[in-house]
Formats: sequence, C-alpha cells, structure tokens
Amino acid sequence: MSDISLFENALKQFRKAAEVMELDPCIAEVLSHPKRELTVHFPVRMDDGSIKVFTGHRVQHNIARGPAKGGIRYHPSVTLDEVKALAFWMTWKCAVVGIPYGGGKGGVAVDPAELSPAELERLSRRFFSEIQVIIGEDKDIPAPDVNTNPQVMAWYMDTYSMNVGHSVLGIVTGKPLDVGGSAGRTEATGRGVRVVTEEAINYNGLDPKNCTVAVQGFGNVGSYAAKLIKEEVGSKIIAVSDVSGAIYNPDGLDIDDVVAYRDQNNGLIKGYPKATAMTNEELLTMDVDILIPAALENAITMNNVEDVKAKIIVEGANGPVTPEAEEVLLKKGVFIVPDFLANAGGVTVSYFEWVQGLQWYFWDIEDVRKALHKIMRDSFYSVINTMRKYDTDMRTAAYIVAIDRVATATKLRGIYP
Ligand SMILES: NC(=O)C1=CN([C@@H]2O[C@H](COP(=O)(O)OP(=O)(O)OC[C@H]3O[C@@H](n4cnc5c(N)ncnc54)[C@H](O)[C@@H]3O)[C@@H](O)[C@H]2O)C=CC1
Ligand SMILES: O=C(O)CCC(=O)C(=O)O
Repeated sequence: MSDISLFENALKQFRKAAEVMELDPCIAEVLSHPKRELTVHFPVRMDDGSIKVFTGHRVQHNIARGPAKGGIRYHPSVTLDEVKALAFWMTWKCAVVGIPYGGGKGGVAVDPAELSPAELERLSRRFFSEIQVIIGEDKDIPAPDVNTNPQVMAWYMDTYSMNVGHSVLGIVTGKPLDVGGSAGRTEATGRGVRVVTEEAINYNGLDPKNCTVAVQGFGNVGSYAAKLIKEEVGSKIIAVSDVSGAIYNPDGLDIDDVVAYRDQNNGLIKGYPKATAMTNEELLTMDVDILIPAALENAITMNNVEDVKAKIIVEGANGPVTPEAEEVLLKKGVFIVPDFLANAGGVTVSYFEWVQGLQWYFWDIEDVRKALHKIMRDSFYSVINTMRKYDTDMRTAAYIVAIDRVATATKLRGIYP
C-alpha cells in the first residue's frame, strides 16, 4: 500500500490546469470536493458458516453533466481516499470524451482471490444492495474495474432488479452479452488505448512498425491494449507483466498465446515458456519507444522516474504517474497521454451499453467500434489543439477541455447562484 494520498495528487493536477486556464475560483472550490461519499460496512456469510464484515465505498464526485458513472474495484488496498480520486478522474474522463455523465467510483477492500465463487457472489450482492440508496439508472451507474468482471456485473444487475421487482438493464454496464451487455465493452478500454497510442505515434513522427512497446498489467486493459496494438497498429510488444512478474521477448510476444497461457494458469503469466522472466521494476525502465502502465496507480514515482527510458507513455491505468514524477518526465521530453483520456474507451462503450439497455435495442460490433474510434480520435486531437493553444502538456490540456465542459454546464444550470 502506498502512503501517497491519491486524491491530493489528483488535486495537484487539477490546480495546475485551473491556474493555466484561469478558472473561476468559486467553480474550482466546488470541483475540488466530491458531491457524495458513502462508506458501508457489511456482513458476508463465509462458506465455513462464520460472518466477516467488509468495508466498501461509493463516491459521486460531480453530476452536473449527467448521472455519476464509474467502476467498482475489489482490492485489499481500496480506501476512501483512493475511491475519491478515481471518482474525480471519472468526471474529467466523461467530460473529455463528451459523454453525458458525471464521475463516480466504488470499491471494496477485499482480495477476491481469497474468496470462493459463492463468497464472491454473496459479497457482490450485499455490497450492491448496501449502495442501492444512491445508485440508479439515471443517478449513478457502476461498471467493472480492477478484479471485477462481467459476471460480477450480472450479479449486481440481478440484485438491483430483484430489489425493485423488474429487470433494469441500465443500472450497470460491462454486463455479459446475454443479460444486456454491449458488443465490444470487454475490449473497449484496451481498444481506446490502441487508438490513442496510434495517434501518439503519428503525432510524434514515429513509424508504428518500428516501435517497441512494454505493457505493465495484463488484465482487461493491458491484455487487450497489447493485442490490438500488435494486430492493428503493427508495433512490437516486447514485454508484459502482471502481479506475478514480467516476461520479455526481444522478437515480440505472441499476445494470443500469452493470453491463452494466462487463462490456463490461474490468470497469471508467470512461467510463460517462450520469454525471459524479469521484474515489474525492470519492465518500467526498459528501453522501449512506448510504455503502457495498465495495472494500478503510482507505478512511476520519484523512486524510478529517472530510469524510465520510453519516449511515449500511454496511461492505461488510472493515476500510474505521480505529479512529481510527471514533471521529471516532461523535462525529459516524454510525451504522456494522460489516464482519463487514454483509458476513456471503456466508459465510452459503457455509455453505448447504457443507451442500448435503456432502449432495449442492441448494436453490431462494427457500429460500436466505429463510434468508439471516432470519439477517441476526436478527443485526442481536441486535447492536442488545447495543448498547443495554452502551450502546456497533454494532461493539463485534457483537464482544461474537461473542466471547461463541466464549468459551462454548472454555470448554465445556475446551481451555485
Ligand atoms: N476495466 C476497465 O474498463 C477500465 C480500467 N481502468 C484502469 O485500468 C487499470 C487496470 O484495470 P483492469 O485491467 O480492469 O484490471 P484487471 O483486474 O483486469 O487487471 C489488473 C492487472 O494488473 C496486474 N497487477 C496488479 N498489481 C500489479 C503490480 N503491482 N504490478 C504489475 N501488475 C499488477 C494484475 O495482475 C492484472 O494483470 C486500473 O487502473 C483501472 O482502474 C481504466 C478504465 C477502464
Ligand atoms: O465503464 C465505466 O463506466 C467506467 C470504467 C472505469 O471505472 C474507468 O474508466 O476507470
């Protein structure tokens, strides 16, 4: 667990942008606080008959542009501070890609690997019932995040639907296709990372076929990003990692083969035979063109930033680079595609899923992918244009685009007279 306050770090980024864009201090003060924070302590019956009490949170940072939206994470290091930061970033994520949501996030402090499938289901259903007081298909719509998946979303949807007495598809996104999920949601965050990586390569005048890539985190985001960048952009993925360590092959990894190995090896890549093992620390400081941190926050800090050699960093994870480390990277000339732009593909397709669920009418995968690519590409270039206009960095520019949209909605609504 890190002793860095993630919410304080997020506020540092926000204040930098507020200063550059000369944001109205009253709006800045409002946006520096979450609107709602709910903490719940709830009992779960374990398989041996005992009762264990777990702690979870749901935070809604801002709802000026629409319902709160954001995932729910299961991880032992989940805290209210972390969930506040993640909800805060969701506000900017939805605004920067122009989808009509505010920001929310949730989490439960638990290691799901220590639970049986039945215990995981009971925990998921109870947590969702506990937070039902603030969620709703037009109020706050959860989705998957670290260690949650379509099955967990199906339990959430079923729990809410049982409690209200009818099926409510729009209550949660990232559901399995058979219960109102959208084609393309599972790959969506990785696909969005793939789109902005290609644009970052182009913008920096590199040849995608000559680019080498390392990816930290081989879960939903990292594995799809690696696969799609290899297959559709043509760059070489030479290293990937997960919580069990990293693997390296200078000739390029066969990502489908690594995925197949992971899926038969308790979800871990450790021991993959066609590559050399290395540590996560080594992966982060490899001599590659592109580094994609797609695991957890605070991967690049003052402890390792001097050794980072990548020319481009595309933040698949939320908050992988601390503000101090970012200043060092910017001085070195590293081009950083910030998290809430780079990983917005997931929530964008969640938006498509919510729209489909509300209408009970479902789209083809081609339509989902086309609409996603357009939103990601357009958003990338609106941030590039803002970066040039203010002569600033990509993250600050992304904040400016997003804050401007939220501030405009806030002023138009006149809710702070
Ligand atoms: N799933 C989604 O749609 C979205 C996820 N994100 C963010 O992307 C990041 C990853 O999320 P998911 O892929 O969904 O989670 P996941 O649970 O599917 O995968 C997480 C991966 O990170 C690895 N990992 C955990 N700790 C690590 C460490 N210390 N070093 C290296 N690897 C480590 C895990 O082994 C796993 O491979 C998180 O920051 C999440 O908030 C952002 C936008 C959407
Ligand atoms: O799909 C969503 O609603 C949000 C996913 C998420 O939690 C994120 O983008 O960090």
